[in-house]
Amino acid sequence: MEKLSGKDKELIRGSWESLGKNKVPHGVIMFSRLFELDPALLSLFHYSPNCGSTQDCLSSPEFLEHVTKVMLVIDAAVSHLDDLHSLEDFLLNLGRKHQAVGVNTQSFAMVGESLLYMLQCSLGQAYTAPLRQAWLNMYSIVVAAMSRGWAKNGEDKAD
Ligand code: HEM
Repeated sequence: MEKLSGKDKELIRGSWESLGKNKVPHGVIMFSRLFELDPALLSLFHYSPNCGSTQDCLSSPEFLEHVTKVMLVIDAAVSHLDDLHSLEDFLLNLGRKHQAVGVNTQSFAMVGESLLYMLQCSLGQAYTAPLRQAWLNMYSIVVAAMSRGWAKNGEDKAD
């Protein structure tokens, strides 16, 4: 597992301090962006036929629950910046679960883009190139572990 620089950690912690206190609204900005980039992802949530528009979906309790889960994973990563490897088993398993529900690994990258979009909207002037890169570095570590679990699940099924 890759490591983050001291500067990366400082930038991530500093910016998450306020965002992390308001996870759900920030998560909703992220997922609104994600479904704008790839509306087909909406159908992977088995509860999506129950809602009319994307915005209706995003305000439904089931979606808000997933948004909350995603934000808690990000929160866990920010809390473990010094030992991200301790999340390895959890992230492998999470990747496996997403393989099972039909999410592909390219979509994880799209969540990353949406995360950066949310940071840009929320942080304004504080969204600098080094901060963007720091978040990208952390998110890439998380996604790399999820993708390993995703691939492992695919292999197990092919056996
Ligand atoms: C690429 C877009 C994604 C889609 C379409 C997606 C879809 C899903 C679906 C359908 C489930 C199962 C139903 C549910 O719990 O709502 C799920 C569970 C979950 N997702 Fe995602 N997901 C995505 C990305 C992510 C990312 C990037 C994270 C974290 C960084 C994440 C974290 C979780 C967690 C923690 C669960 C619960 C797993 C469990 O039951 O133990 N998801 N996701």
